[in-house]
Amino acid sequence: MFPGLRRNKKQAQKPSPGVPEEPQFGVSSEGEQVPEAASAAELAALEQSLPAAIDTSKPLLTVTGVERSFPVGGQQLHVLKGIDMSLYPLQLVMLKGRSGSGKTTLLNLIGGLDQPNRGEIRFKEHLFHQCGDDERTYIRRKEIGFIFQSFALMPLLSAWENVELSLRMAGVPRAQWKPRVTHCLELVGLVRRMHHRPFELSGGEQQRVAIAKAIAHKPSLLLADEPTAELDSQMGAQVMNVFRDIIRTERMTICMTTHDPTIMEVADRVFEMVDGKFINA
Ligand SMILES: Nc1ncnc2c1ncn2[C@@H]1O[C@H](COP(=O)(O)OP(=O)(O)OP(=O)(O)O)[C@@H](O)[C@H]1O
Repeated sequence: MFPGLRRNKKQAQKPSPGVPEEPQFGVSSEGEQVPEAASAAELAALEQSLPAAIDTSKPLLTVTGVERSFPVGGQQLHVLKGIDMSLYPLQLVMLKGRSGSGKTTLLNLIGGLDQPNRGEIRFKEHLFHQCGDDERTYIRRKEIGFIFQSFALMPLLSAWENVELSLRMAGVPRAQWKPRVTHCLELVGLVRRMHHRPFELSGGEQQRVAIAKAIAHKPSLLLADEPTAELDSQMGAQVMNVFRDIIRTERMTICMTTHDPTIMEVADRVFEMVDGKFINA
């Protein structure tokens, strides 16, 4: 459905340690590309390279009875009116809904950027609704990645430096920066643009740098607010391909908002929000 991202030569020859390789493709008698069967040794190596097994039956994040209102003009504006949802490991989850329905407000709560007036948000063993600002900031830096519609890159830094910055912010030891930045830029297909600054990149390339930056510190949850809204359909499709690769190789859960029905086709789960409530939860 979506055009595949072309992997560059370096990626094809040198998979990064700990990351399973893409399947190799051969040609069938009908001329179609088909995966070649992996040898027993390759399968064993692949198994060894996979991160520790993740229990996909246990939610990564649980939202229970969450309400959020804001004081506006002396009155309370009730934006979220009782949200229940669970995000499971390795899922691609999408939030859809009309403008103003409350999607970004919910994403901010899930990401620990804001707190609910009522209800509970449990992320792994952390109770976000009870944590103070400092604790939530610490958890965010270690465990959560954010991608915004407007890319949010540092304009004077190169692609490489932008990705490196997030490792520095997360307190990752300096010795790990080079291999991790290289790996993340390879994953989004941008190694050859590593020295470019944001204004020297296309919109789709900037968004892919933003993705590399958001996943560099290996979060278990990646949140994206309309990550394809500024992109044409082909670039949007590339971003979704990258998201699928990230879930498979980096073992993350992705939760994103979108208005685009084509994009929603690749979701594992779609929650539809109407006026601060889910109608299909
Ligand atoms: N800090 C705030 N103070 C007051 N009102 C707010 C605040 N944050 C959000 N709102 C209001 O909450 C409602 C929902 O906003 P939100 O940004 O969550 O919607 P959305 O579904 O993400 O919309 P869009 O698709 O346009 O981004 C809006 O009416 C908005 O004005």
